[in-house]
Amino acid sequence: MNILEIENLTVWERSTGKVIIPGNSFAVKQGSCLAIVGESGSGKSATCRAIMRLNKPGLVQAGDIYFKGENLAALPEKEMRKKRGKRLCMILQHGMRAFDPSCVVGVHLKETLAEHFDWSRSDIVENMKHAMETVMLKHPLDIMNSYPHQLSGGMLQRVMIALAIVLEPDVVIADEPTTALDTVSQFEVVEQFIRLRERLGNAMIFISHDLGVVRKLADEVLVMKGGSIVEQGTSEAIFRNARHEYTRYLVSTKLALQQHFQRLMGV
Ligand SMILES: Nc1ncnc2c1ncn2[C@@H]1O[C@H](COP(=O)(O)OP(=O)(O)OP(=O)(O)O)[C@@H](O)[C@H]1O
Repeated sequence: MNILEIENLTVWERSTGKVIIPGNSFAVKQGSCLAIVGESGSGKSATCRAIMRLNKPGLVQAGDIYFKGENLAALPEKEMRKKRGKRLCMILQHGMRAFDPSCVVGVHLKETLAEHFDWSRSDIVENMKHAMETVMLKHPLDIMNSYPHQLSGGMLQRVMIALAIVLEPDVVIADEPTTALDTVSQFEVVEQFIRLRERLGNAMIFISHDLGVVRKLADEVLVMKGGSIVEQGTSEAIFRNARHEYTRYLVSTKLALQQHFQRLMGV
């Protein structure tokens, strides 16, 4: 069963009419992870933001976005706001941008949770504390009392994953959540995404340039180029037996980089 069905999604620039996404259709199965890959500027983020209806005002979108059969594209903004966070949760590339730099992290967490749950302040703190411990964040209360700039990128991403654990969304959309991190933090954050899926059994859309991460996480892969979908299939099929030349190019470039890295490391 599909939890998300995107039909004929079109995104264009308001001022020039330039088409960025030319009427794409795809689906995400309940409980599965769909990775979106493709070169920079291929429309991966615009697609995900369109699902959340969070593209900048300079971009216009059309098409249908069925979430559990309900068309998100037709909802008033007030209703859509209730879906964001609780039903569909987006984790961004730069953890820093998700938080208000002028407030301690706990303020954002409390505001987000108060929007979706009828919890007391202490319930919120207790639930967040427990979730933060789950993602291996030590001293959660200190973290909640820190400003975003006082925390590392990896810590902020783990705070976002902890928030997702508490919100229990049906779909997590992660837009290159590991790109801005160092290798060790990337590894830790990917591990936490794997655990998040095991824990919630939810669906995920995962955008990444790192095909190693994609191979580890994704059940299905969608390949984009110039706004269009050039290929989609199971992770196994894409990595072992890609049909499209562009997909083969992406996979072989990744393999070449991996071999180069292994040679450098003397593996
Ligand atoms: N607010 C905007 N106004 C105008 N054009 C935009 C806007 N946002 C994105 N675009 C354009 O849409 C196209 C797709 O951008 P998008 O950010 O979705 O690509 P991407 O595949 O996510 O790239 P990256 O991997 O670098 O994040 C690009 O040509 C980009 O310049």
